[in-house]
Parts: sequence; structure tokens; C-alpha cells
Amino acid sequence: MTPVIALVGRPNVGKSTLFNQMTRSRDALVADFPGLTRDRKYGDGNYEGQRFIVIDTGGLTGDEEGLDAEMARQSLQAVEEADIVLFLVDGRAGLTAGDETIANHLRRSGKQAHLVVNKTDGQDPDIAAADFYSLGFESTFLIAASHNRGIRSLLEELLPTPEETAEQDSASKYPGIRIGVVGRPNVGKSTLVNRMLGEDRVVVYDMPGTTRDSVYIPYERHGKEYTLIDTAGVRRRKNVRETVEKFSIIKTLQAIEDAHVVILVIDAREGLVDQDLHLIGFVLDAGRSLVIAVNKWDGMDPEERARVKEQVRRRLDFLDYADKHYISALHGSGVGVMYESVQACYDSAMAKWPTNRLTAILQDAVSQHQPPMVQGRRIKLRFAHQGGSNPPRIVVHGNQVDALPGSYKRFLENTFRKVLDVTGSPIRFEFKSGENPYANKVERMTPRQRVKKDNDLKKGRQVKKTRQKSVKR
Ligand SMILES: Nc1nc2c(ncn2[C@@H]2O[C@H](COP(=O)(O)OP(=O)(O)OP(=O)(O)O)[C@@H](O)[C@H]2O)c(=O)[nH]1
Ligand SMILES: Nc1nc2c(ncn2[C@@H]2O[C@H](COP(=O)(O)OP(=O)(O)OP(=O)(O)O)[C@@H](O)[C@H]2O)c(=O)[nH]1
Repeated sequence: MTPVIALVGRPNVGKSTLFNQMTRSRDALVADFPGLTRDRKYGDGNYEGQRFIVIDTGGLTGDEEGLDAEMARQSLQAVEEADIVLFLVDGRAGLTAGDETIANHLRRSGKQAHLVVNKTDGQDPDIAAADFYSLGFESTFLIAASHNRGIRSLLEELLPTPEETAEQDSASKYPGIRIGVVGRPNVGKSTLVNRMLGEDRVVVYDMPGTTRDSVYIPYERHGKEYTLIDTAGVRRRKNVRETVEKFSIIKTLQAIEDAHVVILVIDAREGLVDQDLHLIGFVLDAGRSLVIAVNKWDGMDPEERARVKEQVRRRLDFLDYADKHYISALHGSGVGVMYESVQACYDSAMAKWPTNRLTAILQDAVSQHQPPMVQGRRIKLRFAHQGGSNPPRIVVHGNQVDALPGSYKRFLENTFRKVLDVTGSPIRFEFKSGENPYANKVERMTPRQRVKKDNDLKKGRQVKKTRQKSVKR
């Protein structure tokens, strides 16, 4: 399970600043789903290979009355679902009554929180922290978020190591292709999950709304193993309030992290809305492959259908590599063929390509369309190898790669995507400058040496540089 970190604290203590430092998301996922009153933000972080999810819970002011009480309740729900709670305070402003109220909230919630004193730059950290000891937190961290100070040691201390996470990795024990079915409330996720499992299979489970755990359902179809990750969880809704209650963004994000392939369900009758795009953004940021299911396609008239299709085409033009299906989960039409897309996505996400193939594609691309000159010297791209899967990572080695323009990177991505036939999955590129360790040496290396070198490169170890001149191309 990907650990979830919740940030709480009064306005202006630096939550957004810390959030931005911790996440690498281009845009945070902003939760203004119906029924959730306040703009919580969700982001995706990576510290030395350990992925995590950060939530800026937003809604705590320490002065909760009336409307604010509802916000506080929802923020505390996010706290409840988190693994690590960071309570931020402002080291410049000192202790306020609002801080004390929030500390009380946290204490009542029974969740262990860590005190994080921010804005300790330009003052004696011990003095900055002294004010807050009366709050009685066991562990205190001193940081300066806007200077990116203290954040690494905080993550180092609090996050599990990737090995620890792998050990308690609940997802990996489920067989076959793990399919996450996600989408906004009421788009038809439960209906689709039941449809995918087949008519004859009676699913007996029920879940309370606030737990963040999805239901994992292993099953077989045409002799192939799958596990559905069901974020909806309850088959029969009783009322609108319950729909909102049981919709949990953390649950959705966890399901995305745990899946090989994500089916994002959209309600054709409502069209594509911003929240759908936010969810798509998160899936891509998480590096998962994606199938789009536009649901409730039954009973729509031709004009409506044309309008929705046009909207999908226009707003998802950046996603032309993902399959879109127009389905009726209720009647089952279009559901079966989705499995073909799921398989293609899985194959793409998990594919392994040999170094010489990737290098050949790179060289073809370069000869077709040379990278630009920088300060009178041409950017050189020499060879490529695979750095990982799900999502596939391609590491490109060359010279002056830092100057490679975005447009050229996109050209490379499109070329690799086309040649390797990568469907639905994002591809990550990494560009490294330095001499080609293979140059002039390849011929003289034994296969074992070559494998070792490849592994060394994958592990990012320093490879002894050859002094020989690299091959001219
Ligand atoms: N000196 C100093 N200023 C900081 C630091 N971190 C954040 N700030 C400033 O504090 C102000 C508030 O920061 P935000 O990150 O917006 O605070 P927030 O808690 O997200 O505020 P809300 O969005 O209102 O909840 C901004 O002007 C930041 O530049 C820090 O480490 N040192
Ligand atoms: N016409 C039509 N209605 C559908 C279809 N799929 C689902 N529905 C209806 O849409 C409503 C919501 O379906 P659910 O499957 O409960 O949606 P959900 O996404 O699981 O909703 P939450 O669990 O509340 O997030 C129900 O009334 C379904 O009968 C479909 O393909 N066509």
C-alpha cells in the first residue's frame, strides 16, 4: 500500500508550500466532488523510490462552528484515512489558540500526529520550536518549507522503506492483471464491476463508507486470471448522502496505485467534467495505464452521442494512445471487448525491450530528425535502455541532454510509442549526459559482462567511463 500523508494546520502556516515541495504532480488533484465542501488537494510524491500520496486537508481553521464544522469533519475523515499525519504550525507566528484547537481535534481522533514547525528559517530553530512543546506531541520536526529545508529528513524518518512497503504489499498477492475501476460517484462503477464479474457470480460483500480500503476480487475469465479493485464497494445505494459518504478519494488513489490497468468510468449523460480530467491526470502521474469507459451509452439519442464523442475527442486529444469504449454497464454492451484493451495496456505496461532494440529506435529517430544545436554543438543522443516497467521507463544517454527541448522529447515519445506499440500506458523518459559506456567496447564484452553492465546502469551505479572516443555517427 502506498503510504498516505495528511497535512493539517491553520491557514497560512505553509501547507501548500510543503505540499508542492513533496509532490511531483503537475497539478494537484483538487477535490471539489459534489458533497465534499472544501478544496482538499491530493498529490503524488516520490522519495528515493518510495511513492506516497499527500493530502492538503485544507479545512481546519481551529475555529469550527456552523459551516466550518462540516469542513473540519471532512478534513478529519482524510486524517482518519491517512497513515502519517503532519500537523503544521508557523514558527514565526508562535502558538495560537487555533493550533490548540486543532491539536485537540487530533487528540480526540486518536490518530498519532507529528508536529512540524515551519518557517524556522532566519531564526533559532530551538526557540521557534519551544513555544509548541506545550502541545505535547511526541515527535517534532523543524522545517523551512519554502527553502526546502528539513523535508528530506522528515520523509526519511517517517516513510517506510520501499522494502518495507513491498513486504506488506497487499496488492501483489492478488493474481493476474489487477484492474482498478475508478470514477466519480454515481457513474456506474458498481454496475460495471458486477457486469465484468459476470452474471452468475453473486458478489457478497458490503463495506462501510469511510474505510479507505477497496475490495479486491480475484476471478477468472476465459482461463485468464484477473483481480478487480472495486472502489465503489456497495451494491445498493440508499440515498445520495451515502453515495458521497462512501466515495473516498484516498481509496480511489490507492486503487490506482495498486492497479496494473485503470478503467476510468465516465458518465455519458453528464459528459466529461473537470473531475474526470483530474482523475485522468492522477492516473498518468501515477504512471498507470488507462482505459476510458464512457458509460450509460444506452438510450441516448444520436445527437447526444455525437456531442459526447466530440467532447471526448477534443478534451482527451492528449490521450490518443488510450482506448475509449462507449458502453452500457447496465445492459452489458461494450463491456466484453474492454478486456482486449486491458490486455493491451497490461502488455504495454509490463513490456521488456532489449537495449539494442531501444538504441536502434533512438538512432532511427535521430537520423530522421536531428536534435538541435546548442551553443554551436549538436545535442547527441547515443543509446537507450529500459529502466523499469509499469510504467515503462526508457533511459536515454547522450551529451548536453539537459538542453533537449520539450518538443524533441515529445517527438521521441511518439516515435517510441509508435514503434513499440505502447497502448494506454504513459512512458517515462530519463535523459542522462555522459559518455557511452558501450562505445567501442561492446564487441569485446562477454554476454555476462554486458548483462552486468546493463544491471549496473539500471541501478544507477557509477559506471567506469571508457577513455576511448565514442563512435561517430
Ligand atoms: N519564511 C518562510 N515563509 C514560508 C515558509 N513556508 C511557507 N512560507 C510562506 O507562508 C505563506 C503561506 O504559505 P502557504 O503554503 O500558502 O500556506 P497554507 O497553509 O497552504 O495556507 P492556506 O492555503 O491558506 O491553507 C506564503 O507566503 C509562503 O511563502 C518558510 O519555510 N519560511
Ligand atoms: N442507463 C444506465 N444506467 C446505469 C448504467 N450503469 C449504471 N447505471 C445507473 O447509475 C446509477 C449509479 O450506478 P452505480 O453502479 O451505483 O454507480 P457507482 O459509480 O458505483 O456509484 P457510487 O458507488 O455511488 O460511487 C445506478 O442507478 C445505476 O443503475 C448504464 O450503463 N446505463
